[in-house]
Amino acid sequence: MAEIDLHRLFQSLNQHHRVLLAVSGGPDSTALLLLARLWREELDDGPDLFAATVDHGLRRAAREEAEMVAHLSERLGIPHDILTWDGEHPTAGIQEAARNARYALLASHAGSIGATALVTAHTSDDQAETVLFRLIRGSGIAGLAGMAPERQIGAFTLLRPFLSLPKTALVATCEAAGVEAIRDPSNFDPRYARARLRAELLPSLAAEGLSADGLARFAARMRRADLALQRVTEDALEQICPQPWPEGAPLRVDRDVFLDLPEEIALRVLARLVEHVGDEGPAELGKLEALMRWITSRVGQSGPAGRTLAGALVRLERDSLMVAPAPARRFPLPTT
Ligand SMILES: Nc1ncnc2c1ncn2[C@@H]1O[C@H](COP(=O)(O)OP(=O)(O)OP(=O)(O)O)[C@@H](O)[C@H]1O
Repeated sequence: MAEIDLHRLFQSLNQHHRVLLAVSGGPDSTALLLLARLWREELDDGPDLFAATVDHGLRRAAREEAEMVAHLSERLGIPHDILTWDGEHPTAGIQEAARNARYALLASHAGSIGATALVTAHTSDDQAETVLFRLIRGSGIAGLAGMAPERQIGAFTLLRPFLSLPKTALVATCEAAGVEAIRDPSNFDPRYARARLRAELLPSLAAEGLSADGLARFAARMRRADLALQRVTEDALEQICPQPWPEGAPLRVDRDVFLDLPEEIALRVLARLVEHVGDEGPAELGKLEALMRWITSRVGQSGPAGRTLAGALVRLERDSLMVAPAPARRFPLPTT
């Protein structure tokens, strides 16, 4: 515990007057509770700490575990609440549904207690799993950057101060404090892809020399590259299609300038235009790449051909690349 520099670790929390710690009762977030309290104790002035545990209603023991966190928080003098997920529990994709519900409950609770930051205890091991998971799913640079240490979500900031710390350091923190953390059996259930990664793939990679720590460092490098690429993309957009962009109207960029952009930047520019004009959120990277190949194949050809993606119609015109709202379906479904 002595090697952890608490001031450096928690400096991002200091920008806030009230922060909400997300504590499942597992070793990582129990250590978050212990270390944040230790850090706060040493400050004359710092944020007020609050904690919350979500009971997803998925395991019998969950309520009791949440109450154990409540007792520990009380001992530490940190106000704690148990938040219950009583919405519909789907049978497929339960882990993702539970995660979405958890963040929604925590965000709404943060709002109700006036906290502007939500703090989770994701570690470098979680980061390694996330990166591998995304690599398998075919992510690009932005996805391979893993979880951000700090992210703005609407009115509050999501902070992950432990992203460079290994789980072992946090387990050791709990042990040194004599606090027993909860072991969630779903973390070891081979029905879940993450559990299989943790149990099989990560140890095999470590045996070949790619440790979880190495993967987390890789994610940090990808984040650096992604931030640089984001900046270049913003500059390119500013140059070829200055904002504000009209709503519901076509956007046009100079065709030759667009085609002359480095491919990664052209893809990002295209992604932004499609997302703004379309109504289906961000387009998948693989589909954007296919659209880009189609655009370059259209150079030198004439005719009004266009392609649609994520609710946007894309057309290469004589002087411009046009991105417009996709025409409504020709045969709309009856509304009654
Ligand atoms: N039920 C929960 N209630 C509150 N916060 C949670 C809950 N589950 C997860 N979190 C937050 O999200 C982080 C990452 O979740 P994850 O599922 O990876 O961890 P965990 O297995 O619950 O165990 P740990 O507490 O050791 O991280 C946790 O560290 C914690 O900050």
